[in-house]
Amino acid sequence: MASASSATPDMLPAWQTLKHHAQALQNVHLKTLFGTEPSRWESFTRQVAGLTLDLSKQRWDDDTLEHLFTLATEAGVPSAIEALLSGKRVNVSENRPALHTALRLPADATLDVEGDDIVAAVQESLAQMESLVSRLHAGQWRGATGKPIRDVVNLGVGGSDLGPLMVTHALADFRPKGIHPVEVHFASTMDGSQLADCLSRLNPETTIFVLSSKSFTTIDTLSNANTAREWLLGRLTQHGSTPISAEMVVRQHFIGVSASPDKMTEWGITPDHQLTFWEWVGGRYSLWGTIGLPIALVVGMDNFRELLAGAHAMDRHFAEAPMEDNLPILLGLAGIWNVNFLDIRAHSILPYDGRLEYFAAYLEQLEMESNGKSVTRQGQPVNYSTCPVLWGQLGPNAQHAFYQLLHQGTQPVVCDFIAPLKRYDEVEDPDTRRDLKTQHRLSLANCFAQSRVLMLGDDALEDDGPRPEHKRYRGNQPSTTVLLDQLTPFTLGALIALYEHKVFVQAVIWDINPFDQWGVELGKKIATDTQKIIDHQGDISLMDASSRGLIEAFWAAEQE
Ligand SMILES: O=P(O)(O)OC[C@H]1O[C@](O)(CO)[C@@H](O)[C@@H]1O
Repeated sequence: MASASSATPDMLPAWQTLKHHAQALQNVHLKTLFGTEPSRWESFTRQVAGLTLDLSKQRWDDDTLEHLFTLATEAGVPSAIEALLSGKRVNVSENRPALHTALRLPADATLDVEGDDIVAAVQESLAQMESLVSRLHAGQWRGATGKPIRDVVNLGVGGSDLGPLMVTHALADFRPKGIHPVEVHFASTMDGSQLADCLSRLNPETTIFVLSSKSFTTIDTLSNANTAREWLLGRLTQHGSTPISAEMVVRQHFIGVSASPDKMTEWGITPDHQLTFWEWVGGRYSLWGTIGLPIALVVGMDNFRELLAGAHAMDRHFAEAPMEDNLPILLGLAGIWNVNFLDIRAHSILPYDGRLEYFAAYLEQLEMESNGKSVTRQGQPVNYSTCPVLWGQLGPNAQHAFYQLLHQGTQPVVCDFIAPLKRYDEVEDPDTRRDLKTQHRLSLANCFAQSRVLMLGDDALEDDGPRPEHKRYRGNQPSTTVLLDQLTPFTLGALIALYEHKVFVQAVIWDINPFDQWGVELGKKIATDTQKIIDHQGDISLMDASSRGLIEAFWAAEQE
């Protein structure tokens, strides 16, 4: 990003050094590295904000790291971090800052961006969110028929869904006690099936919808919103003998969260039920502000602020720690090493904690929508690889699904294992606590065993006697392990921020803009054109044979 010259990253001296260094290391098995460097745990493990990052099972050595630090310096990582955190216009294609870190600054901080102190505005938006949360938690928010609200359905997609969905599941244990119970649900898909499921179970009198959309133009969310509005109007305006106006129903049953207040008003959301944020918060980076409303509804504002505090602790570490100790930089460099020098272009995210069920889905957007790019910030095509294919699943379940490929497939894959060290201390019943703690130990044993087998292969066995080829394991698959002291709002905030900044570090080195997503636009436009043809308002003969066949199959099904 900030390379001093116009050199592309692959022309930087350190890139060339790393290429030669990789050739030397290419045929060195991970087990050999562990054999020759017994202190790899001490050398390659760092801790901050309740997280331990173990990079010792990467296929690298001390020299690799030195060369990678030089690459980071040559690519301008330190000045790029400063530019990001101080609110420079790092999102070059959209000419604006990317200031998600400002959403988690403490209330007494100041950040002057182009003449405005944005911390005060951020705090005000959080206060507005808190006031809506308090009303709902006090049972004071009543629907159009006067009953207190019990269910809140978040209608959003991408960053307006995945972050809140992931965090509410991860932190469900942190529900505050003694409040009016409010259940939070999520519906994102444009086909309406998730919404249909909610509608079939919920009572319209006690349900409100949160329309979460930064742009407030996303058809997926707006089509769900229209269906929800019709569902409410059909059931509430003819309630009993008292007529209730449509305006009243929409007023009492919808909250909007968007960077576009005008569009919320146009849709019918009353201004005092609107929460806003700013264009300089990217969708996939937006859970820290008002898009986090569902999170605050589930865990309460105090825990929401703890989430922000954990992320802020990681921001400070990112800004202040030297490269050698800087977790996001180290994690980012591990990715660069794997993709660009070891040619490993698949990356699996494997949490060993059922509460992190949606973490991989969340990271898929964060990493691939940010860094799935092939032009530089100056608009030149790149001639090196950028973001790997990233996917994942809860580790224990993935063991029974795709670990076969990790252990014996032909594809090199790097894995991130994520697990909490402490679990279940809060369970009151001693017998259940004992049994669940046993399960936690089982889970950790599996987590640690898998990274060990991926590293050592057959050598993980003490007695490695003769075996047929189909029972052999070559090992040498690198992995990272992230341990959380325990999963809390604070450590989760730090974990998410760790990955956000890792993505940024990689974008800087690849010289790409991680804050736009033009790659998704053409599909939206062609979908609009295609819908016209499906609706018999366009010329199907202009379509290719496959698309024509698919549309005609749909028309035939409609006639049956
Ligand atoms: O919040 P919005 O504007 O509805 O956008 C939802 C998602 O759609 C995208 O713009 C991609 O189409 C994502 O970047 C974003 O998180």
